[in-house]
Amino acid sequence: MAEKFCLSNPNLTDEDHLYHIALSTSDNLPQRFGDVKYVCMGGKERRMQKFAELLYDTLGKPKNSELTEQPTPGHRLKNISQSGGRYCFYKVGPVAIVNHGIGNPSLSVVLNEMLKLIHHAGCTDVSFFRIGTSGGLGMKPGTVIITKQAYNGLLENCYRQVICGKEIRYPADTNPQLAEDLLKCAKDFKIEAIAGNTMGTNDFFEEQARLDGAFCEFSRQEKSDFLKRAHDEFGIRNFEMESCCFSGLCARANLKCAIVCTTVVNRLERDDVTADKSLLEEWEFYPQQLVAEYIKRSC
Ligand SMILES: O=P(O)(O)O[C@@H]1C[C@H](O)[C@@H](CO)O1
Ligand SMILES: O=c1cc[nH]c(=O)[nH]1
Repeated sequence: MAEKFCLSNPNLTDEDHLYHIALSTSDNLPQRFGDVKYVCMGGKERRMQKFAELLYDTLGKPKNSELTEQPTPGHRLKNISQSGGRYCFYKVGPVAIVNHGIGNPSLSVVLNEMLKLIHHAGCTDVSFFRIGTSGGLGMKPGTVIITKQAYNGLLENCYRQVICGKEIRYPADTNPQLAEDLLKCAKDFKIEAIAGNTMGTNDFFEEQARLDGAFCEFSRQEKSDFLKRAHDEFGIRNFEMESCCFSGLCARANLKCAIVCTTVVNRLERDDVTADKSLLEEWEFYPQQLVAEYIKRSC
């Protein structure tokens, strides 16, 4: 029998309040979530709601889903964490779908609570996926990057966390087999995708070498030197703001993870994101299609 996922924190007890996702250990977690095998996360609430609805159809309306009492077209699923007012959370068959907001701190809070949820629910064989957007480095916009290694803004392949005033570094790598399987789905779907390294920063503007933020005290030359170095020496193919925390905490919990991000701009050409809404929606849909297909094939 597969081993139940177990966090190693000795302070965890049978009574726990997952404050930001509005659940606690008195909410029948093993019955409601014990079958979860995939946790899918992404920044925007709307994206994750749409992804949950896509999965509901892709997986043939699985019975073990949580449905809303008053369905409307495109809104059949219940937002389990609505009363928390911070994150959305849907359950479709063996999949938990959650948004994480912008950046490592927002992600870290909900990721901690999702890890505790699968621990209390006694889940087995769980994989984590992040489906997001990113700024491409030398990539045609709309290309999907499947992250191999995550690098922080200092070009270090790690997640840095400050704990009790001390800095700790955790490795920030994803699972190679998941990445390979997702690339295969992309090939079958004729979606342009590559495996590459990702820089996950703590800022959208200056830390990603954008000249067009509210502030900028570096030159165009410094910007292009940094982008060239990231691309040529470190194999960075896209920028986003969560990959280090996501891969770092998943690895720390001994869980497999994948990061699948579409690109919405080529940062070697420009800083601002100018594509129109329908194109952005189309590009944003690619990671959803890939992960939905992967889940369908493997469950
Ligand atoms: O998953 P999303 O599209 O929310 O992630 C990227 C990284 C930042 O959170 C955000 C910046 O626009 O987009
Ligand atoms: O350039 C981009 C686009 C999306 N998200 C980022 O963090 N950077």
